[in-house]
Amino acid sequence: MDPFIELDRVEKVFDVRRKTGFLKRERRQVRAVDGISFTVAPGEMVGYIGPNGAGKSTTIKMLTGILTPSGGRLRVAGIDPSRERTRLAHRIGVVFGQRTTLWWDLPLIDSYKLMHRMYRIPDARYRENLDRCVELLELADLLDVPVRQLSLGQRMRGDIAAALLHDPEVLYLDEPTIGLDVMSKAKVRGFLRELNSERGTTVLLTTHDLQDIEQLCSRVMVIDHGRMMYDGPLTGLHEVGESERTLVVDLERELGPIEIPDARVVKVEGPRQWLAFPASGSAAPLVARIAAEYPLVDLSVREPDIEAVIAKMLHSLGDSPKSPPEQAEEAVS
Ligand SMILES: Nc1ncnc2c1ncn2[C@@H]1O[C@H](COP(=O)(O)OP(=O)(O)OP(=O)(O)O)[C@@H](O)[C@H]1O
Repeated sequence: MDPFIELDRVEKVFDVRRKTGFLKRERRQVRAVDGISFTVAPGEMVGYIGPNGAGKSTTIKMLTGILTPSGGRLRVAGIDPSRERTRLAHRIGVVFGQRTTLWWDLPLIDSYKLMHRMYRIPDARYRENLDRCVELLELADLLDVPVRQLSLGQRMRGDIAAALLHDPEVLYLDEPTIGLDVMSKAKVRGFLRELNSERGTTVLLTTHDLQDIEQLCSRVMVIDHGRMMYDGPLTGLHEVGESERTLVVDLERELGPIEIPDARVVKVEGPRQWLAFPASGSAAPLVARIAAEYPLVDLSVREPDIEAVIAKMLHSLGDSPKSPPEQAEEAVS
């Protein structure tokens, strides 16, 4: 099957001018994306993560055609985004968690009506997509509410619906769960999973929330300083970085540190103990063992945060990307 998204040694260099004195300016180049190559197959759900300033948004902007690459080759659905931005717009959907594409002062439904016209969506398809989004994203009571009065979670669901009314084949999501409470996150993730499995929509997801990746993506790409550092499953990312999850165990009473294989006690506070174990492994056998050998009252698992996982991975890799050979090649300008 042909890839839906194709990047071959793509670069983006920004020219930045800075005032350094009266009539004096310094020119500097920022290499935001530095020779990135990857492909995404139709129907894949891929996480695209990295530290602040790594080049994630710049990549997404090139994929939508907002920015033109300085070098390399980029295609989405066989289209060169920066040359045929309007044609591509009918095939992609974009959600930026920190900004809205909805009209601030208008009721939600009016934004959808405007998009119906802008994208020239056939009436029957618009109706069907709108009904589906309203039902699955629980928007019925919000349609007549002006966007500025919606909560962050409500607005996000409204934005996701807006991005899907024209049936895009690929959805770019930039921080879709940022600032949402647990329930809203679950709703958004559930909806995205269903969209992907039922409609086969390709999803490229940028996030700082590891659980977004864990629950949605079978593959994750990590970039740093505009270069691809890792491309593979999330478990592999944990292995490279040797990241750890934490079991928080409440016992009936204060006891000495719990002793079980494959986990080590990192903190004890009265009857509560914290045990670290490899994030690439399963918590189930550890839980079973503790339950069998200790007077267990309660237990929870804490995930490492994504910044910690990425930092450990980048540290363990040094400067050498863990990726297929073509991704390790130097950028060609
Ligand atoms: N329009 C621009 N002009 C100059 N430099 C830019 C421009 N846009 C981005 N950059 C620079 O390019 C680099 C990559 O920025 P980008 O926004 O792509 O990172 P990011 O991975 O999305 O970061 P974050 O997680 O903080 O959103 C940064 O050094 C940024 O300052």
